[in-house]
Amino acid sequence: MFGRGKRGDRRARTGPVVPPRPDHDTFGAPSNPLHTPRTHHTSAVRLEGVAKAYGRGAEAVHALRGVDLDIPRGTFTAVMGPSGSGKSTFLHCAAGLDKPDAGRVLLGADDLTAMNENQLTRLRRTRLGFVFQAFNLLPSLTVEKNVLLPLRLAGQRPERGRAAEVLGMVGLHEHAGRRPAQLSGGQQQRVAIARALVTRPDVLFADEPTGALDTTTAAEVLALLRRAVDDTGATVVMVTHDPVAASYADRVVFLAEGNLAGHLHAPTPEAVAARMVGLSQPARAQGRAA
Ligand SMILES: Nc1ncnc2c1ncn2[C@@H]1O[C@H](COP(=O)(O)OP(=O)(O)OP(=O)(O)O)[C@@H](O)[C@H]1O
Repeated sequence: MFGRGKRGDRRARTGPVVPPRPDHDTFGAPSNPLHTPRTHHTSAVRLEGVAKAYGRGAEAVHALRGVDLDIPRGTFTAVMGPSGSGKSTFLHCAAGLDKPDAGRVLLGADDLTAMNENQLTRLRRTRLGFVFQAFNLLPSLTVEKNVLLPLRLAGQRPERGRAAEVLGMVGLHEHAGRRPAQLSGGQQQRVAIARALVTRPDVLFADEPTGALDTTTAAEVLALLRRAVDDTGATVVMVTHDPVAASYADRVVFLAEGNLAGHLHAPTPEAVAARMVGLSQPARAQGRAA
């Protein structure tokens, strides 16, 4: 199994290749002028002016109001914000599950917003991984078959060796022949992570992956996501309400009322919680406090 531990472990390790930490102080702007400016090729995902509204006219809800964000490869990004701030809409647009009304979403060099539904379906199956709060495993299939499903759907050979490899990563190799109902919630979510990693996706999107788990189990799942980034160079983008969960990320980006409202590198739970309190204040109250 991947070892436990958070971001700090990476500094102590001497072994495998360690992906670079993000080095941006502001969205898209390198903090160190000596660094080569990032291009689209080093971005896993890039959002340019992404806007999305539900409904029309006076009734329209502006869920995203022109979001620009660069997510470098091999990094772990958490997305936070008050309820209704646009987190799910952000995730759906970034993952090609929903079309923005304006702007572009680039996966590497490929523009998702220019693709048709068939192209997007294929891209999601081959280049993206998904982990949801509800696990979404197929109850009639064994753990191994659940893990291999994305390869089948992508038309690739479902190699048992690969299933063993990713199940080994999440510490569940010996449970390959079980059905999901024979596993705990935390184990089921670890299977879901193995399934999301089996295609070696460009990006793994996680939507409240620990929302249904107790604190200890949640920590195991978060440590797995962290290690997927540190040990295999995966790129993880996770929506969460939980400051502790967000603290496993390299960077937290905050949304408020459909806009980016700042970000935090090397986040601690306390710093994330403090930022969230600020975002949750109604604008009038913030104005009075200032
Ligand atoms: N299908 C929809 N039709 C109409 N309005 C929608 C739809 N989906 C989302 N919205 C609205 O868009 C805004 C952003 O919603 P979104 O679900 O992206 O926020 P969120 O930050 O994920 O919220 P939560 O934390 O409560 O899940 C909200 O005002 C929401 O009510």
